[in-house]
Amino acid sequence: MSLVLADIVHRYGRTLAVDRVSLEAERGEIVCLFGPSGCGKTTLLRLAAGLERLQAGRVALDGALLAGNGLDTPAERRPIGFVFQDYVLFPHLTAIENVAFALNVLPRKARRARAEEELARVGLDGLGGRYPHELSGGQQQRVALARAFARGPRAVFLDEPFSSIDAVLRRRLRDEIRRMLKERGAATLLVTHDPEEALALGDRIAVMKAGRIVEAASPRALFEAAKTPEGASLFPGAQQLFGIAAGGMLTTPFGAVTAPGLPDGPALAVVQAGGARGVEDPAGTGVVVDCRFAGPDWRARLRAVSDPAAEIVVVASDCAAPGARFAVRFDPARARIFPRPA
Ligand SMILES: Nc1ncnc2c1ncn2[C@@H]1O[C@H](COP(=O)(O)OP(=O)(O)OP(=O)(O)O)[C@@H](O)[C@H]1O
Repeated sequence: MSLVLADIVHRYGRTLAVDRVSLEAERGEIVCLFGPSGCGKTTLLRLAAGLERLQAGRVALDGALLAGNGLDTPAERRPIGFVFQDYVLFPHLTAIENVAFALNVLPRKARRARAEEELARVGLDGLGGRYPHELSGGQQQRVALARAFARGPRAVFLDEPFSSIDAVLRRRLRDEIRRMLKERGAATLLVTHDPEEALALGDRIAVMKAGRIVEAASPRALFEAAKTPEGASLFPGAQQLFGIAAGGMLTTPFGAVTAPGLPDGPALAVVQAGGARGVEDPAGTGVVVDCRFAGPDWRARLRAVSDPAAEIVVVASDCAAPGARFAVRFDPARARIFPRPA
């Protein structure tokens, strides 16, 4: 393994921000750290980069220890490139000067040529003389990437690299950045709280919750066999439904789903997109609240007759008026069911 984070624990005073995390990334692999705000993603990345002092655990790259066992290599001496929210471009330096800044190990003349080369590689040739405020958000982000790549790092860390960029440009940049990262072949850790971004960029996704990695797997493996509700809920259109399991069947307010082997008791179903269909039925379990066309079929939002707090969106072949009753059929192949901790 190229990048190894092992048994990392970090506290800020009494707050346990990172709780026994181990994670590895291979050369050329993009691992997305995904999780809600405050779950410890940024702290983990800062520890790995050397921007925060390691309290417990180990960080190693290509077999060499960077931190742990009393060693703590300073950030600037780690062969790591990073783009952090609080390490933005220097406003008083031009794009090329910003990139050259990362190359202070080279003689002055060589720095400029190398910085120009890096800017060209991220598609910014000719714009090196501009100051950050003369560049668009996407261009500024590419300068930051060029700076991160400048020293030929063996690992690259990106913390919410698209947070200040509008949605349309963000999608385009995502594909570009994935291509650039793959071209460089470094082990990459990318922090995001956006599931769509994690799925679009990650070869693997490490799902974090309250300081821990609850599972790490490829998007496909998560779709087919997530071990946690958080992992299963990453996918567009996934919905969570609570119910009670008994005899290998989960009963929800909208009907039952088969769940072989599930222990009896409270449980949670994560229904993937298209996993629940609705048909009009005067004795149905749901009442239509709203219906929208979502080509080629419709999406009807239902409220449960038995529990007005429970809602679900189902696929329907026709539009139905609010107030109509729907019966719901679940596709067991598109439902992952998890026992709910008491
Ligand atoms: N410098 C700090 N001092 C004290 N507590 C901190 C500090 N930095 C982070 N924390 C706390 O540590 C926990 C993890 O924070 P962290 O920033 O790593 O989470 P995150 O998952 O990156 O969140 P976000 O997505 O909002 O950036 C949170 O409870 C946070 O309040």
